[in-house]
Amino acid sequence: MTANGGGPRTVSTSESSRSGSEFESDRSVSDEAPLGGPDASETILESRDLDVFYGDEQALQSISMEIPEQQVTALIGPSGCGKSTFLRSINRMNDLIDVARVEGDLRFHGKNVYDEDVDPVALRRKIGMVFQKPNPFPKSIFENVAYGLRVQGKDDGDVEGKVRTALERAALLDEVEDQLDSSGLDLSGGQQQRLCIARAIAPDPEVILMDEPASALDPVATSKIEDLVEELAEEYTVVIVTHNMQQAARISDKTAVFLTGGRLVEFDNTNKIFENPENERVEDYITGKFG
Ligand SMILES: Nc1ncnc2c1ncn2[C@@H]1O[C@H](COP(=O)(O)OP(=O)(O)OP(=O)(O)O)[C@@H](O)[C@H]1O
Repeated sequence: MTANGGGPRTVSTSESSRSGSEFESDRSVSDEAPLGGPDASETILESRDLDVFYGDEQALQSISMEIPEQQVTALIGPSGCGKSTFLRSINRMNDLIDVARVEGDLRFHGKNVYDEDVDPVALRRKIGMVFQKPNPFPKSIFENVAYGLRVQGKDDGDVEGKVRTALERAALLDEVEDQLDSSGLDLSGGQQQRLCIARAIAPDPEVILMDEPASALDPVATSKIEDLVEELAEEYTVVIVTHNMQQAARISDKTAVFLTGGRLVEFDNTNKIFENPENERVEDYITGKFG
């Protein structure tokens, strides 16, 4: 974890120092402060009164939180409490689910990503995603990563250099340097997941969303992914869903606890959540009284 102090409830009025370009806009501050908020870091993502529905079922209820840039934010909570739904709402992956409906704001660099003028494809260029099960394409290792560039229109110039850089950042280059033309499907599960991470970071996003990226992996591969996540946060903002509380405690700077009913119950520095949570139900969850 990186060292970041500061209180749990703050309202940011400052803009992010990073580009944001087409996503930047004026920021308005509502009366009710969101949970979390920046301390040493600036806010890069902010949800305000975010509700998500699947048909008539409400999966998230009025989620307000601020996610700091270049840190690891973990989303934890029991099954079905809406962690993946929240993650997918950040880069509009819920758009792909017919019955899903989103109300409220989800701001990236202060701009609501649900505004009509936001192109979801451009958004996903800035906010990449890695899924639970490694899902490399049936292509070579090189092509798997180059695909990430091509699909994002970033295959101009030095594709080979960009592929190698992405593989290096994903801590995979050393292991595959001599077999870039071999199929990505021939790699181990852990290597496949790092290949997917390389594919996600090749177009140079600002945020990487990870939905239980290590849950299908053995302990050694999991440990490599955890080390990698911490390294990635030196350059990117990472938001990670995990069922594994020890993992959240090990690798995240901030932890958001969602509980049944799709509510965000507590969001604070990870040390605080695990050592001295404010909410009794969070304490019960952390100590394993319910799962
Ligand atoms: N595509 C979908 N269509 C309809 N309902 C859905 C869909 N995806 C999720 N839900 C419902 O939304 C609620 C939240 O689900 P979500 O997957 O976000 O929770 P989660 O906390 O990530 O769960 P888990 O830890 O089991 O992955 C659940 O009641 C789930 O059944």
